[in-house]
Amino acid sequence: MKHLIAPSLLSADFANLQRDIEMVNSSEADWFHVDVMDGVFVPNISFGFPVMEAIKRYATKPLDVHLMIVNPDQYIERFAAAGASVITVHYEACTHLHRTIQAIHATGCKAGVAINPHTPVGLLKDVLADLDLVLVMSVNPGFGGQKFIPNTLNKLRELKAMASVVNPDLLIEVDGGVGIKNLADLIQAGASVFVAGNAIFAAPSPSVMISELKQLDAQLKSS
Ligand SMILES: O=C(CO)[C@H](O)[C@H](O)COP(=O)(O)O
Repeated sequence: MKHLIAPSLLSADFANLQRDIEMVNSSEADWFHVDVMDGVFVPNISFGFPVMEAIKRYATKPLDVHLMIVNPDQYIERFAAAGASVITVHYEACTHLHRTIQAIHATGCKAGVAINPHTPVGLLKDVLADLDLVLVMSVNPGFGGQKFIPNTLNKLRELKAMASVVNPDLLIEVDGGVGIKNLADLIQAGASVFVAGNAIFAAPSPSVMISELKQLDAQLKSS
């Protein structure tokens, strides 16, 4: 399966957002990761539709939109219209998760479900076949620059085993404290989409860091 690098714009310089988007456009990254936070589901507020539309004006790669919001059903069509390619909602924020997944697919977007560090992977069993992506949070959502939670590796292994039976093409995304030091472990545990914020945007050269992540991935695949 192809592995994807998704720089998280949460760690970009918002005063130079166009510059950072163009850096990602011309880098080896695969997707833009776009974190939407409402100050209710998570204790932080990031940005909403106007910023998302501005990102879409310049981005030449797919927008992977992670909704850290309550009542995501209310906004799915608007995020799709604003340019999302992947829409991921939180398991913990959805009362009728199967209906939400159908609503995302009805917009033509790929459908993802994210789980917080305390949420067992097994709770996704009955929707796994319907999903394009599962996002395993490796920090408590809300902020960039946090420390990776090691138990995430067990969760990734368990999810990979479950998916291999019912949905072998499932994209397994990991987000939080991801970087060059744990990439090999994450690949071995079964992850295929790697979200990185600080590891990329706080690096001396973000585009070089993206290349290093891609090169390490290629080396591990061929070894
Ligand atoms: O979803 C997020 C926070 O809720 C971010 O995408 C994530 O934390 C990335 O930041 P970093 O790589 O710096 O940990």
